[in-house]
Amino acid sequence: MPRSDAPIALSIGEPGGIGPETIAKAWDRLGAELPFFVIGDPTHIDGPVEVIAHPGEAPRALHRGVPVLARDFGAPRIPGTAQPAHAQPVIDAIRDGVALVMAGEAAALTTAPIHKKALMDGAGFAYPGHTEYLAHLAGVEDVVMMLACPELRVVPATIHIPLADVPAALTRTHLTRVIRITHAALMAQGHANPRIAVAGLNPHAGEGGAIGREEIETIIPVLDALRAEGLALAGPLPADTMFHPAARAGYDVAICMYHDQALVPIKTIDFAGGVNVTLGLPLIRTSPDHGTAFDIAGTGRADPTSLIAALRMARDMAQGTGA
Ligand SMILES: NC(=O)C1=CN([C@@H]2O[C@H](COP(=O)(O)OP(=O)(O)OC[C@H]3O[C@@H](n4cnc5c(N)ncnc54)[C@H](O)[C@@H]3O)[C@@H](O)[C@H]2O)C=CC1
Ligand SMILES: NCC(=O)COP(=O)(O)O
Repeated sequence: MPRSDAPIALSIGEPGGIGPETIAKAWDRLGAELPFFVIGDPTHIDGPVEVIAHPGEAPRALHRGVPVLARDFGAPRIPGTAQPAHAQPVIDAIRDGVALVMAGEAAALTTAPIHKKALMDGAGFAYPGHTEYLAHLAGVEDVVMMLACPELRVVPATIHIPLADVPAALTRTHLTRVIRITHAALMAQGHANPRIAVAGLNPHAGEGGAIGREEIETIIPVLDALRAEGLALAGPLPADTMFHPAARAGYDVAICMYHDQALVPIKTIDFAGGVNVTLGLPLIRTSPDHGTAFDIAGTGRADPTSLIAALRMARDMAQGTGA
């Protein structure tokens, strides 16, 4: 990806959530450090706003307020509630962000959190999250979700599917693709031969087949094949003992078999500083690790640290200094 100093595009996400508050706080704390602009309804932002006509105006505009490429969302924001009228504009803001990055007018896309069910109910959103929608927009088949903080990187090999569907989704082909995309992304970020730890699916990584056979039938054959190509892979490891500090020192990224196996450790270690980054796209996309937090929207208690980390990571990746 070419180095870019263009501003970061930030899709507003769910207006009823904490996105608008964290955006205003991020603008306040970042100052001129990091040019970004929001795609959304300017009336939804919890702070001073500067409506801009073009992303190139963002660096100057941010001295006066949050630069916003204005969209009319058709209804006021009610903190703690999703408005059906907002569903399609929320989706369109993500689409427009991708288009601006692909056109070179923005360096990267950072996405504020969406409320997935509100988009499904309000606009028939056909995707379980940004990750899959971005893959669709970019025309790629396989993308990988990675969450990163200074202490840990994790990848859930399966993402937003019911737990009961995980074993069937964990095919050799799928797991191989996830590991390959992760390996390539870390190489591109400057890791000469990234050390990849792979979790088992079952307790004790299956206990030699006594507590489940997915390790023997799927995970071990995949690891053996990729090791033969030179990838530095450890596993399958018992997931319960691979996240303490000494274990984490032994790898650069942990591939986990399902959503919570990956996200529980990172959100426990660093909920405020975690960043969600999509690997395998032809554009850079980052996001805070948290969701819409309807329970605290409008209270002034939203912590912008994760959004700030996501914006910084997007900027660093765009400038080729990794993540
Ligand atoms: N990238 C995205 O678009 C994401 C969207 N979501 C969506 O968000 C919605 C709500 O998800 P939940 O599981 O409830 O997770 P959540 O992250 O919205 O909230 C979980 C708990 O953490 C607190 N919290 C979250 N972010 C915070 C912040 N910045 N400062 C202070 N406290 C914070 C909330 O108040 C709540 O008690 C769902 O629709 C989910 O799909 C969840 C994660 C990421
Ligand atoms: N649990 C992570 C999450 O929900 C983020 O998903 P996505 O919207 O980034 O695909």
